Amino acid sequence: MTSRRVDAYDDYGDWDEEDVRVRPNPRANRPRSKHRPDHADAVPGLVLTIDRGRSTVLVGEDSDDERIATATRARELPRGSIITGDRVELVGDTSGDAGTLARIVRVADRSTLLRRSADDSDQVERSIVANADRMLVVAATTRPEPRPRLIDRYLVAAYDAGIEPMIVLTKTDLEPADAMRALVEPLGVRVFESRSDAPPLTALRRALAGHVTVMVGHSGVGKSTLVNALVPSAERQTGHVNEVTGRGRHTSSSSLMLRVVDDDGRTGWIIDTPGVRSFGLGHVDADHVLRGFPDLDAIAEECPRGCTHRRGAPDCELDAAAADGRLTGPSLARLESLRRLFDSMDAADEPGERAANP
Ligand SMILES: Nc1nc2c(ncn2[C@@H]2O[C@H](COP(=O)(O)OP(=O)(O)OP(=O)(O)O)[C@@H](O)[C@H]2O)c(=O)[nH]1
Ligand SMILES: [Zn+2]
Repeated sequence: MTSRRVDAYDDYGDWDEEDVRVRPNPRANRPRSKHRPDHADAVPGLVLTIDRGRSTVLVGEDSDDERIATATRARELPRGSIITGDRVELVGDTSGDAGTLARIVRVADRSTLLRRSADDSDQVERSIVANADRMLVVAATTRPEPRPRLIDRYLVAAYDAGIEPMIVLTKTDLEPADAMRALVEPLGVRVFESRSDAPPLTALRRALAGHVTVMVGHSGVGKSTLVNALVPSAERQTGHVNEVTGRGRHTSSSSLMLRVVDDDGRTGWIIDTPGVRSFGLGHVDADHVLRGFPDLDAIAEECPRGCTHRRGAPDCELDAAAADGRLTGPSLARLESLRRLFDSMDAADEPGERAANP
């Protein structure tokens, strides 16, 4: 069998409906069964992206017969139950040959789920990606102006979901990264600096190897530029920041999972998400966020039941620890930063950016 290892998604995005053979009224003679089919012959796959109900699924990952299949959702699966990053099982034609269509019949339990709540600028709760264990927050040092509150909200969403955040500060050719570094370093978040004429590809690829990393950042911060450098075959469309407003256009429209290979040949996955306008955190639980800070979490076990751990929460053990010297230096700075994250949860989201696409 010939190797069809997928290094580039050459045909990503150009399936027409006409390519797909559809039998006329396929259900007409099928006996109705009360039992769901067992699908013992289903094969595993990884959902790389979804577009208008069609999933692009990697089948035979890392084998000689690795291939990309297009798949629909089985009727028994609810609408919206498949998202980028899902591990699924497929039946039907999983050859990936032109014009074929497979069917997703099962979605595996997820190790993590990154989602955002409905909020003022988006009325619907959205699941963003499944099974990511890392988040790469992309933030520009300038053009567009940094939005520290939004960065804090990404971090909260990551900690809440049990995802380890990292941050890359872009456009350091235009503005030094020091001020933004100071904002996130006390949290213990790993920081990379990037300028498009010299992106830190070796370090970033090494950090991505062996992980599934979801990349987030608001429009125009340089996500596509970075992905194109990390994954030379990606060819994500880059936008142009408006010289006057410093804002980017929303040029990417759906989440896409791409394979990254480091200098030692180790692979990882990066998921490029479209520029988000807002990040509703209504679903977030402070105790989940605390789990991202094991030192503080251990202290908070002594808190009164139902403690919110916010500034001024009555008898919060974190305050007691700050007062009696259990928390000093870097851990005290971490507490201060954690409280700032809680503030970002409680505040209304920033006004939504104007988006070119919904
Ligand atoms: N000077 C400078 N410009 C950059 C850098 N990185 C990206 N840009 C420019 O910033 C603009 C926006 O970059 P994109 O990569 O399209 O940003 P994005 O985050 O993908 O934006 P959306 O697709 O709208 O979410 C483009 O004109 C890039 O050329 C950088 O490090 N330095
Ligand atoms: Zn507390």
